[in-house]
Amino acid sequence: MTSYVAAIDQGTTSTRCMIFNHEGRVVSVDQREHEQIFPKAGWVEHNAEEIWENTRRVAAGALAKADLTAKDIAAVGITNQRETALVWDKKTGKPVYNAIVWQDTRTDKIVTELGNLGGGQERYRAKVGLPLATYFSGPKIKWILDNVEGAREKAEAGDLIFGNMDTWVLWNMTGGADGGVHVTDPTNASRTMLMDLDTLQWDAEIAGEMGIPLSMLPEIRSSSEEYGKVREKGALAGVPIAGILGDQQAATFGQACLSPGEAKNTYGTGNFMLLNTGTEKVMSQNGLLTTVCYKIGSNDTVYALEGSVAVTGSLVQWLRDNLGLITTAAEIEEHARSVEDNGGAYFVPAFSGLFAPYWRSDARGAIVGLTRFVNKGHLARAVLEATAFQSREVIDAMNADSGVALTSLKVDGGMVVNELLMQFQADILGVPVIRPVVNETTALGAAYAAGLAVGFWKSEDDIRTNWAQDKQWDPEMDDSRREREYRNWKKAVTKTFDWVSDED
Ligand SMILES: Nc1ncnc2c1ncn2[C@@H]1O[C@H](COP(=O)(O)OP(=O)(O)O)[C@@H](O)[C@H]1O
Ligand SMILES: O=P(O)(O)OC[C@H](O)CO
Repeated sequence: MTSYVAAIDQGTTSTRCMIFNHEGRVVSVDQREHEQIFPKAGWVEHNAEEIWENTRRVAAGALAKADLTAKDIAAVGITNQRETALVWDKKTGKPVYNAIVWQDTRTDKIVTELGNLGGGQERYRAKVGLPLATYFSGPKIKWILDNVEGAREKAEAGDLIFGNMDTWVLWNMTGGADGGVHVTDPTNASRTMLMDLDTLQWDAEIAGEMGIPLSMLPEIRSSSEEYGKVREKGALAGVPIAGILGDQQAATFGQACLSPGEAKNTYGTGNFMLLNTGTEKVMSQNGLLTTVCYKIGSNDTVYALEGSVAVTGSLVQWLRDNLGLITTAAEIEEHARSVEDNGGAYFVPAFSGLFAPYWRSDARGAIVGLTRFVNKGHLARAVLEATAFQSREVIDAMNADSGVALTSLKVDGGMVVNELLMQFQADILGVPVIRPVVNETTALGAAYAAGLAVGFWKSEDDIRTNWAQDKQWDPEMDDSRREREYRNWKKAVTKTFDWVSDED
């Protein structure tokens, strides 16, 4: 009897395997962190072989913890940190370079040069829904081909292939150099800058401008269908791999945001708010991205507007790892509670420039409003408030683009255990914030995509039925304070602009 569905969640900081039952509740989880490699200022890399090893271990670990075998699992879904780009040799399975992570800014020059061909930052937006920015995969692939010795020749000879982490994990799980399937889904492909949002096919013209051979790119299939079976050696041997969703789209699916106008905000390494816009592709005028939300089998493509914020939870990690001001992420709440407010301090974490709604790669982080009054507690608050202010900016942009005024916000991700942050978020938005019972919505969304493909769940109604609320925070702040705080934040943001110039 196959009573469960598994999901591999290959995230920015860790890889997890989670097993879910038919009610969408977590039965088992195993997780391993991987190294964050920072070779230079602004560069962020992952060792893809370490990630593949962790994937194997967590798949075996999650089964063992629940005392299950592959025979108990109906299907497996894959979800992943998006944009992170890897190029590997399809004969040996060896990456030619570390994976270049979505936060990495080394492609700054490439991006400027492409914009100079005409149209600037907006050059490709009409086709791909994205501004030209270091965030996306295409320029990262170009950097690898331009900078790794011999890579371009090998790529042109058809020996090298590209994938985001979904494709890398899928290719290896289905046999690697020995018959691995080279496939991705439209949610991941829509983050490369190389996929046409209407046709869901690679765009030869853009790939040509970036010097990327089309033969390197994976086949784009739907987000929910069987791509292949797990190789014989795997802990999940023989189980169909039947769902792929980029992690933020997976969280949207797992949060049951299945109708136009429904949105969720995920608080992880960064923050990502997605608004389901149905089969309509809304082109942003306010610094948001247009992206594929999901495509279930042969159903119509569902699109989303997305507000991506690069640094939120990773600012808490920075406080812990780089400054040693806290020893665990959870400790930040204690410090923040030791004071009544931020003491006038605002922390704008523009570590990777600023993403939505600004898209300023020339920005760098700043703490402003400092006086001798400010102590550790105020800084802890400023760190948490930065997450909430950045989310408010994204929601304002969404309202302006879509005309949808949210009446509440569904939240999930590692930071939503922080009650002070959730209350402040409700305060600064002026609408209730709602956390579901299953906070692991990313893995759950991928499990749903896989389970729907094999008939484990019958329809999207099962997803709606399984969703349940855990806790709600209602706004308590008065309007004048809310708007004063937000004005101060906006002013603080302007202090980070124009920091990096071409000469740097
Ligand atoms: N109690 C907490 N308060 C604030 N931030 C937290 C807390 N616990 C975890 N975090 C932050 O949440 C992030 C991890 O969330 P997660 O959703 O697992 O991330 P990802 O999927 O991006 O790897 C980390 O950046 C961490 O700093
Ligand atoms: O791994 P996460 O949860 O930080 O998500 C990363 C995003 O997919 C980047 O776009």
